[in-house]
Amino acid sequence: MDLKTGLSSPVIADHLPTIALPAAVMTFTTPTSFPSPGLCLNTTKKIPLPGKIEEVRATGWLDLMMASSPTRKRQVKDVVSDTQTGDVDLQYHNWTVDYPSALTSFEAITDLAASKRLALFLDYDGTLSPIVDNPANALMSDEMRAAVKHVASLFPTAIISGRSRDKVFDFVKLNELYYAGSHGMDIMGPVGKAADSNGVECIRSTDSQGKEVNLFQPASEFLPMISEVYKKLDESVKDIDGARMEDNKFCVSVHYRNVAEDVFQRVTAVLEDYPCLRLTHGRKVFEVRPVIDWNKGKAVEFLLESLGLNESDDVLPIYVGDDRTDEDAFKVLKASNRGFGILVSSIPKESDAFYSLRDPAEVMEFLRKLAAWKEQSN
Ligand SMILES: O=P(O)(O)OC[C@H]1O[C@H](O[C@H]2O[C@H](CO)[C@@H](O)[C@H](O)[C@H]2O)[C@H](O)[C@@H](O)[C@@H]1O
Repeated sequence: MDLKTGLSSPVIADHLPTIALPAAVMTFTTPTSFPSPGLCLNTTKKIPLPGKIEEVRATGWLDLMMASSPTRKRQVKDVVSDTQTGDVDLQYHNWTVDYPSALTSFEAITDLAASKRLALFLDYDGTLSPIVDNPANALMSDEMRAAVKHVASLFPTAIISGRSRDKVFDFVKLNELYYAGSHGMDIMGPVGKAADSNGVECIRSTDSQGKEVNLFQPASEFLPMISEVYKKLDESVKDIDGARMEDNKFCVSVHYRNVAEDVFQRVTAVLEDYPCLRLTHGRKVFEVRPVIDWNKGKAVEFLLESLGLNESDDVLPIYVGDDRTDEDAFKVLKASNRGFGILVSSIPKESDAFYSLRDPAEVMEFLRKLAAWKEQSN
């Protein structure tokens, strides 16, 4: 199947039921209006770095062409011919022609990063912790924590998650990072240039260490509505065996990973009364959130600006994520031609990311390599 053309959705996500959404809920696709006055960030678009990204793509392809040389191809064919596992591996291998592994292309990445200031953005679930049945058990390993801590001591690093900011901090437990929870709708960032964004002011606060920080919460006026809808959704799905609700502060997750029944219809029925809320779909999860023009991509721009990294051409932002919502961040980096996304996936998926990594174990390896490279080049 031609992955580039065979899909209407930008990413193959877990199966979404084909029931039509109520008109009110359908507003989620491209939100353009919302209750607060204008929330679109005024970011200065960067002049594309001529050819740089394409050079990396070319180098990535070169790596793969070498890996697919006749000898290598024969080996791959011999091994996979009779097994289904082999077919899956081959499909994955072919997919990495378009989305080269950030590990095999590591040299190309560091060649590009050598003259730049790198900024790292990391998703949490499925990126730093493996996907598990119970969201409460999505713990990060100590090894991963050490790897994240190490890179964060060398590059500005932020975690941007769909979880609430407090919850993701409880998992990660590192003070060296910046955190954006609720898909970027709750950012605790440095006291920097982004004191406000299109009419929404940052709140000056202090973190658990007593350090001054800026709190940016563009959906704060939706809090009462979100807690109301949480209660209604909870009530609505409570009899469904295995359905789980999660309060992510500015959004609500309805998990159906362990469910046989139709959770989707229950959720959309509740949302009919809430035209200011939209529904998105992640990995076996429906996410309910405010219809505001804000997402993980906007959060990346906001953090870059707060860090004073938005104005210079010598910054290389890298975003690592596994889910649909991470595509917004991949798109922002792709459109500005400044940095790139790395999609974490063990199956072929269409994406706006540039590179790929198979799973959180490969993410950890990549972070370790990045830290080792930086220390060696200092
Ligand atoms: O942006 P993220 O950090 O990736 O958060 C997105 C959602 O992640 C979590 O759900 C996913 O991971 C769970 C634990 O592995 C898994 O059980 C679930 O099926 C996945 O969808 C989190 O629980 C959600 O609230 C986030 O919205």
